[in-house]
Amino acid sequence: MADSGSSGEFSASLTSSTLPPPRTRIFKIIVIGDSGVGKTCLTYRFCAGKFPEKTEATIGVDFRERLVEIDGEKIKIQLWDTAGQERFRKSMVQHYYRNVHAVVFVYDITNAASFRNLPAWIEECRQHALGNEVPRILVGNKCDLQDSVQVGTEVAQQFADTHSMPLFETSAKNSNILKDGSSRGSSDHVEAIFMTVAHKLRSQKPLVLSQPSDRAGGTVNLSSCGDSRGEGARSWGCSSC
Ligand SMILES: Nc1nc2c(ncn2[C@@H]2O[C@H](COP(=O)(O)OP(=O)(O)OP(=O)(O)O)[C@@H](O)[C@H]2O)c(=O)[nH]1
Repeated sequence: MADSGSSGEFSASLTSSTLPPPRTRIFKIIVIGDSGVGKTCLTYRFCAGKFPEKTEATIGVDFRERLVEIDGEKIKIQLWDTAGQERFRKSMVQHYYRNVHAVVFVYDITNAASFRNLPAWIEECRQHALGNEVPRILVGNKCDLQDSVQVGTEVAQQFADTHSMPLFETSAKNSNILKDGSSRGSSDHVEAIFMTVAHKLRSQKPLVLSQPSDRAGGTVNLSSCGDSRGEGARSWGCSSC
């Protein structure tokens, strides 16, 4: 672009055509838990908007992405659907944990063992140096199977409180069903869960804007309080509220 010598014209053309398009931020969220708890179904539900007709055990890791807009900012939510089976994890495990922004622990409310194994998943995170600053949430999946519940809300909530995580109970299959088995209109609970994580990350990680060289580089927090926590999620404070 030619500089006409007039600062007014210069800044006008900067804003209209020469500024690079705003970068899309990517939030990497890993989803972990025992095999069969529904990690693939939950991530597919959020990214493709439906329950998959058929799933197979994940080998290594699958990525699913979805572009969302929060308060006018486009954000790419990248979900890493990790294998629950030990034999399919080994070679990949150290890659999952690089540059992770948030962790979603999943258990199956109809499978007590998947709940009992949560400490092992938390320990794996610790061993891979995931600090407390990385937001975590706990998701009890398969709430549509109310006749087969093995993990009650109370015990799950106690666990979540002990580990300072919000708890969400949901169903990837029928995502309008909430933890009490009720249905709330057309709201999609799985959607709300991942969007809550994205809001949380966005409020934690201010958008860094590049500044003209005559001004000190700065950090501009464009976030507003978008903490739309779901039922039972009470472990996250919102610093901007
Ligand atoms: N009823 C019901 N079934 C579900 C739900 N979510 C998953 N499933 C079923 O549970 C089984 C396992 O689901 P996956 O999503 O493949 O489980 P995963 O945790 O990804 O398993 P790995 O890839 O082995 O780690 C499949 O048969 C799904 O159809 C749910 O919310 N309700």
